[in-house]
Amino acid sequence: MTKRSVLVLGSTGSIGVQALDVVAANPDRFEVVGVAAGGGNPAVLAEQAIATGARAVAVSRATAFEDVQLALYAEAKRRGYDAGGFAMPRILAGPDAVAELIDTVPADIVLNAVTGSIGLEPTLRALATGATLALANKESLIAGGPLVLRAAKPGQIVPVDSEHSAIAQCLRGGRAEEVARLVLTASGGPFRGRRAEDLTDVTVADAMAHPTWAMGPVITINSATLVNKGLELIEAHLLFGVPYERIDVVVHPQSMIHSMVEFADGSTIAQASPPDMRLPISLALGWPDRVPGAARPTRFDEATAWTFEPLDDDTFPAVRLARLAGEAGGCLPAVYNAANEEAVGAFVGGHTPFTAIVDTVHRVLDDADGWHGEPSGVEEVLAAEAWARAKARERLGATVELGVTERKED
Ligand SMILES: NC(=O)C1=CN([C@@H]2O[C@H](COP(=O)(O)OP(=O)(O)OC[C@H]3O[C@@H](n4cnc5c(N)ncnc54)[C@H](OP(=O)(O)O)[C@@H]3O)[C@@H](O)[C@H]2O)C=CC1
Ligand SMILES: CC(=O)[C@@H](O)[C@H](O)COP(=O)(O)O
Ligand SMILES: [Mn+2]
Repeated sequence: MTKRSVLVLGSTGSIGVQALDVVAANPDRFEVVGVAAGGGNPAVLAEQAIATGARAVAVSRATAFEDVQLALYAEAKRRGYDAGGFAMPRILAGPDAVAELIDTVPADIVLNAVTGSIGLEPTLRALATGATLALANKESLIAGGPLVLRAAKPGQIVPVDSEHSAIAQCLRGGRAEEVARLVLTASGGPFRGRRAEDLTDVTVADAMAHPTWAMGPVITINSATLVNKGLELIEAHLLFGVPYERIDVVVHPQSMIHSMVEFADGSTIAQASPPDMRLPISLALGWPDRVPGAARPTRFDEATAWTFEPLDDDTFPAVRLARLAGEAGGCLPAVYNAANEEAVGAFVGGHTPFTAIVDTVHRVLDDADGWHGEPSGVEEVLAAEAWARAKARERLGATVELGVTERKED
């Protein structure tokens, strides 16, 4: 078995940490050659770099260079390494550091587990090197859309997202013309069963209480609004080339079935496993091979029930909006995502109510007539995003003021 070298982008996050666990548990299969993060946690990043033997470490925050350097020395000292017998990893810092890491440290696989559409450039850089792109950062695919697809060779992108990993598994050995529908499962989030009017006062802590998955903050809030499922609808269309009218979403609160494919003869194949991202991460790194023991299997010796229910589209319109944005194409998926990123930031910062998140996405999309055309290049995607973020901030400002006025009247 040849060992695969891996660059882990977003190594300090939820997916990044689990990916490093998978690599550490399988030293005969994988080795980490570089790690990258934003710079928010230099001590963790330094510990990861030294523990994995990474050749280089990248941080996007330019001022983090010294923090990472000090943390690397402290970690080496803590381990009792002396300067003579130990090669300190190279440090790259600044807005271009992740791109430089990808360009200068060759790897078989680039795992993009950065959060947000800031991951677009790393996605395109990784594809340009010819490495396999293990894609957790769905936002880069949604924002870049056709640009990312054009940059990728067939099979070069392997999904990490649990639903898309499930679909990829269900499609193995099948033929495209036999596929009738894709069915994405959604947990329904922490507010499943509530009505829209019950959501006005929910707190960040309420929205962070995901029923089945422990994940980073942005995707957790996106699960609560169902924007995550909206993004995943667009992701499924782009990855598997199935038209939107043949992709459904069903609520499955137990998160045991990660998605399904219905075939032309009426057969449905579903992929099931307890919710644990180490399974799709290991499969993406090992693709097409499975990594034995990657995660706990499903148990059928205990009484259990797996249930399915339709999505309440009135309370959670995010999937319907994503469908409209995806069908319209052009830069609208980028607009959908960028407006959401701004609104989530405002909600987490305590500046706007939960219900303003999807409302803002809706209103920004309503004004986005100018962004229907196919982007000619990355600059146009970035321009669409900048427009959407500014528009969202304008709208969110109005929401905050309205909230204050309403409270005064109470
Ligand atoms: N968590 C999960 O189970 C799943 C996640 N995903 C997707 O995977 C991606 C990562 O999610 P998750 O791990 O939960 O997120 P986290 O918030 O836990 O981690 C994000 C990581 O990205 C890094 N980062 C942030 N900004 C930058 C930047 N500008 N340059 C380089 N690195 C940066 C962070 O570094 P720092 O610590 O320094 O800020 C951190 O390492 C998202 O796209 C998400 O949608 C998909 C399916 C499941
Ligand atoms: C683990 C994973 O892939 C997440 O995207 C997860 O699916 C979120 O759960 P929701 O179904 O609540 O969005
Ligand atoms: Mn998912």
